[in-house]
Amino acid sequence: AIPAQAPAAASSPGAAFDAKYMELRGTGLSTQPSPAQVMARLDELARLRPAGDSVRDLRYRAIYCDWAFDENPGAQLAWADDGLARSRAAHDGEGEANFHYCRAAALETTGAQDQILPEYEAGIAAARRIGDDRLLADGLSLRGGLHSLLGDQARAIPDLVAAQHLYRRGGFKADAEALLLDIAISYRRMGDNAKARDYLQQNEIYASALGDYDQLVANLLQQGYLAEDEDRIDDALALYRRTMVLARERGNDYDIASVQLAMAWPWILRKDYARALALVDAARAGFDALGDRTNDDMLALRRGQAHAGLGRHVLSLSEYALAATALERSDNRRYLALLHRARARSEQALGRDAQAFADLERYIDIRESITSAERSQQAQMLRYQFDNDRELLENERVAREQGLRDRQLQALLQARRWQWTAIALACVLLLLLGALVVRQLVRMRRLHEIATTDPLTGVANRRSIEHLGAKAIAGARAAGQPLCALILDLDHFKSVNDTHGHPCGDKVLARMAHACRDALRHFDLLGRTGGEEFLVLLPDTRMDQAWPIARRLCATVAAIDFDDLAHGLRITVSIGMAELRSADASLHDLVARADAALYQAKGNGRNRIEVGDA
Ligand SMILES: Nc1nc2c(ncn2[C@@H]2O[C@H](COP(=O)(O)OP(=O)(O)OP(=O)(O)O)[C@@H](O)[C@H]2O)c(=O)[nH]1
Repeated sequence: AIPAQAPAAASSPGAAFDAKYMELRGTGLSTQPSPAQVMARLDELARLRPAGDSVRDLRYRAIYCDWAFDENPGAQLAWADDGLARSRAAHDGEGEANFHYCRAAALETTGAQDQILPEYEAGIAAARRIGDDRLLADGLSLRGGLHSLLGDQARAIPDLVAAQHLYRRGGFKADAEALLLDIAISYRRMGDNAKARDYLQQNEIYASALGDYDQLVANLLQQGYLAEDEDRIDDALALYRRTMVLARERGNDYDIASVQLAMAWPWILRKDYARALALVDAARAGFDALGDRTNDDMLALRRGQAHAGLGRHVLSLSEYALAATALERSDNRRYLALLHRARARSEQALGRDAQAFADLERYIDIRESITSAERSQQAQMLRYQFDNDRELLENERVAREQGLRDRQLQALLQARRWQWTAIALACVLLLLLGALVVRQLVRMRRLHEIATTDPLTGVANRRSIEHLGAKAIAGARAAGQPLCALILDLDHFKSVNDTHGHPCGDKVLARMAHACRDALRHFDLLGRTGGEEFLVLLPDTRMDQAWPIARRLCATVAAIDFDDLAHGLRITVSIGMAELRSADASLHDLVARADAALYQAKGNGRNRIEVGDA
């Protein structure tokens, strides 16, 4: 199907057609100055049809149906029937609606009034079926126009207003604005002059801005009729003069004749009957030249009124007789009423009182029926407006409530977003804090390790082993358990340094400390107390139990392989042992005895164990 709006770029083969179609459906044809130019635009559209595109062909055929058969309703009807059959075969609702509307236009020209409404109804139904607002608006505006013409303004105005609303909503400004004129005419026909004036003024602004000649001429004539209805004779004349200038500029003979005819009435009201008669005669000549008979009734009525003004009542009556036949046929009751009143005056002037009386009676009857029809239509309209206003109020209320709900929801969502942001920030903060705490703990542990560990060997340093030793002694005392202390000292370590270098000595120390730690039990304590001197504390251990441990340590050290550092390098240790005594005041006393034993071991030849008992 054709998109509602013309595509921006002519990207697909149909895009150029669509753009042109939308243009012509808008004001593209109504603003063409001549039928030949209308046909030229239609030819352009025909050339843009993509080959084999049956839907776009139907669009072209529909617009052609509306515009190409000005003088030939028979051919138009046949064309519309053909289009309708094609649309049905293609299940194309848009085509169906279009061709129903076109059929109605043809029937209007042939004067088959009673068949028009069903065509509009069928078109409207098709448009509703496919949910096409613009087509629906087309149908409603056409049906509204017909109701208006038939005098049923209470039906006409809701249709026209609904159509205008749909056009506006769909962005079809030209169609919406053009409807202002139809709505104004409906209000004028219903006798609501204030509304009619309002709509006419709005439409005049639009039609002048657009330079839509037909619309502007129709508008100015309507404003003139309205001024007459309201006895604003000067205004009416001024409006007709403006219209005449436009019609002369355009060279539109039909419009010139129409304005001449319109101008006759204000001059009759001003009692310038000769001028009025001259205008009517000029108008009649104009219509005659065009072969137009549709204005014969009004021409005769105005001629009759002008003659009456000039005192030529017999002539008047013969004109009135002509007018009466035409007006009865067209059932134009407003003018029929005027005719009876005017005729009554001429008959009275000629002394035919009975006929004058009959005409006056008829005048009063028609006026009354017009007034009561206007009143009932206005009442219906008020009802319609009431319903409409109520619906509008209801819609506004719903929209307001919806707006409030939307705003509340937005606020809630915003609050949620803030909540989540706050939670996320708190999490980040907690994570940062956690990381800081962990870093601090690690740092503290490292500092503690640095403070308590000998960096070269990885075992407890002097300060730490002394602290642990004091605690172990306190523990042993509290539990009544034994405890032994061992002092290990590497033999001839100076010569290792001297022979293999200080770095080699460092490695020997480290390897030896590791080996000793591995040889001890998990609750034994080991620390480096000096250069090549280590202190071992054996909790819950008697001297007889300490012996095998000391021997194991000696053996372990002696068994360490240092070949990778220096070929054939072997190390031995001397150990001094002591057991805790109740008389020991502190670790110092215990260590002093072990130290003395070590001294003994060194003195006794090294690589041996001695027990301190002094
Ligand atoms: N490589 C290294 N050598 C150290 C370290 N601390 C002390 N020493 C050395 O250890 C040696 C100790 O020598 P001495 O006290 O004479 O004792 P020794 O040579 O082991 O002889 P005895 O203990 O009598 O068997 C000295 O040469 C110190 O320089 C250390 O951390 N690394």
